[in-house]
Amino acid sequence: MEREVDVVVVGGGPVGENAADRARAAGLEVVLVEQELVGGECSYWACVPSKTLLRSAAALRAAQRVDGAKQAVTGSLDVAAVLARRDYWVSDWNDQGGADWLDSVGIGLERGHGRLDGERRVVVERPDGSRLTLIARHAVAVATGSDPVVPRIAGLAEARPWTSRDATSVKHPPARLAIIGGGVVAVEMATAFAGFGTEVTVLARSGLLGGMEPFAGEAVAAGLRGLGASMHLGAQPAKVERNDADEVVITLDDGRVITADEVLVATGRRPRTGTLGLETVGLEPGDWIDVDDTMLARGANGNADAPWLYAVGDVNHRALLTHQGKYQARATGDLIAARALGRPVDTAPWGTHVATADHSAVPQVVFAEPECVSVGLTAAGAEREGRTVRVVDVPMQSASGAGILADGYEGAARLVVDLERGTVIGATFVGQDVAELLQSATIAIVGEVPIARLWHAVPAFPTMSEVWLRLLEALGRPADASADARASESRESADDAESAA
Ligand SMILES: Cc1cc2nc3c(=O)[nH]c(=O)nc-3n(C[C@H](O)[C@H](O)[C@H](O)COP(=O)(O)OP(=O)(O)OC[C@H]3O[C@@H](n4cnc5c(N)ncnc54)[C@H](O)[C@@H]3O)c2cc1C
Ligand SMILES: NC(=O)c1ccc[n+]([C@@H]2O[C@H](COP(=O)([O-])OP(=O)(O)OC[C@H]3O[C@@H](n4cnc5c(N)ncnc54)[C@H](O)[C@@H]3O)[C@@H](O)[C@H]2O)c1
Repeated sequence: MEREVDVVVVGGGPVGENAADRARAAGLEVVLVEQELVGGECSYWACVPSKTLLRSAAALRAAQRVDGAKQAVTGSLDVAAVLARRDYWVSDWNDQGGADWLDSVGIGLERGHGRLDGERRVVVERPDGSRLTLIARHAVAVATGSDPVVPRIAGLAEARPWTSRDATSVKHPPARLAIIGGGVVAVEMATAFAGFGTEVTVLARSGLLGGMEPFAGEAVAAGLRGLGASMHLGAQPAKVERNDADEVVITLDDGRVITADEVLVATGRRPRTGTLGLETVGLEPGDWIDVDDTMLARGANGNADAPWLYAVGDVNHRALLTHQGKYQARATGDLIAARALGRPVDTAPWGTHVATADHSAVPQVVFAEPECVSVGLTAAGAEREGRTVRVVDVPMQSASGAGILADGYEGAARLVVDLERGTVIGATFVGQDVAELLQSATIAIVGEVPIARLWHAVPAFPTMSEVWLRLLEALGRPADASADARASESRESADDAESAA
């Protein structure tokens, strides 16, 4: 059977849903193909369940840090209630709500595995074994996400390791959990399971949270130790086996042996493109899909003549985060519609139809103990790019709001400032409840707000946002703000002249 539609979206995670929504909102006929649950990894096995598993213990710890409130905390975490709250947030792994939403906005849903079959063609293998070929008049957007990587460690695959899906959908937290990896999944799941009372052992081959400022990983290592977790940094598993007692026995390359009930592998992701038919459009199956700033797949047959194949979200490997993928999807969905309807297309940097922020302002919140948030460049990243920067650090507790939030508050804040442009290009905050500080830093970076002007963005007393004031004080106020503003204006005209040329 064949059916012609305007746009086909393959993959109904948060990113595919957003791409479909924008194209549909412009009036195009859109069909979305989904092989599992509408809402994707994020809604059922990643962001949503992991954050609900973390929240209750974080709230408990927060109450225990405030004199007067801590006296009221007389019990311990109700793990069964935490799991029930997680089940509510993942709708018991039922996607009827997602399917109903698609229906309500007029997006067609085809359940089944989607596979490219040449230019503008997608074959859907339905659960009942039948096949449907969708022919896209205007575009195909691939949003198939990513799968966990299981590294080649002797015996690991046979030891029935957990991936993030097993951890986030856990029904009975094990007594002992070993975690291989030191990235975001590792530290968040270590925090969650330590909160449940599980004996957690983290096996990281280097420090934690490698992509962030070093003090973030150091604070999390200390925080996890404080929750009772054993931290083995610089550890490399050489061999894993599941013994007759159903225990997992991990031998490290230095001979140490760790025994646990389960082992979670949290060592990164690979693209979900192995069976996507990429070979039929001139691309390599199993690879990430390389895209330009409009998410147009580079090298796909026909794309250079008449753009038709786009890849959004995890599958393009630009930023493996839901919010950033959705940002790409909004730009791409709008672009597909603009091209289809003959409307103006705006692909200049920071234009409507590009995801420029992917290069310079990707915000991330790590919901560990303590929370770590960052956006833009780290000090080391700025150095690698050859930028002339000044790095300023202050303790989070230098803002009165932090001390009022929690007794004995400890945390750290860093700004990376580009001295040539006079703007913030990187920010990191570490400490309890810093997540909501992040958007202020993202706006400062994306808006390229001059430091002299930031002095006029007055944080309210006594909030944690006053850490911005402490950071500016540490940086020093530009002596002549109007000269600074004039410099910024002349820089902008130079930039304008450059882009016009
Ligand atoms: C444990 C964990 C926690 C995370 N927490 C956060 C967080 O707090 N914040 C954050 O921003 N990010 C978080 N992430 C990352 C986030 O989950 C991903 O960036 C996000 O899910 C990517 O969305 P996506 O739509 O690109 O892919 P996915 O969510 O993976 O969705 C892809 C969809 O495509 C479908 N699909 C795949 N292939 C086909 C095919 N051939 N045919 C039909 N359908 C197909 C899949 O079934 C799936 O539904 C987390 C990740 C993990 C593993
Ligand atoms: N709160 C959030 O925003 C959030 C939460 C979870 C996941 N995510 C996203 O999901 C993605 C996947 O997370 P992740 O933690 O799996 O990946 P990651 O890339 O963050 O970390 C992978 C870790 O595994 C280690 N590793 C890799 N190969 C290894 C090997 N062979 N042996 C031992 N260690 C090895 C790395 O050194 C690193 O510490 C990330 O890109 C992240 O952005 C985001």
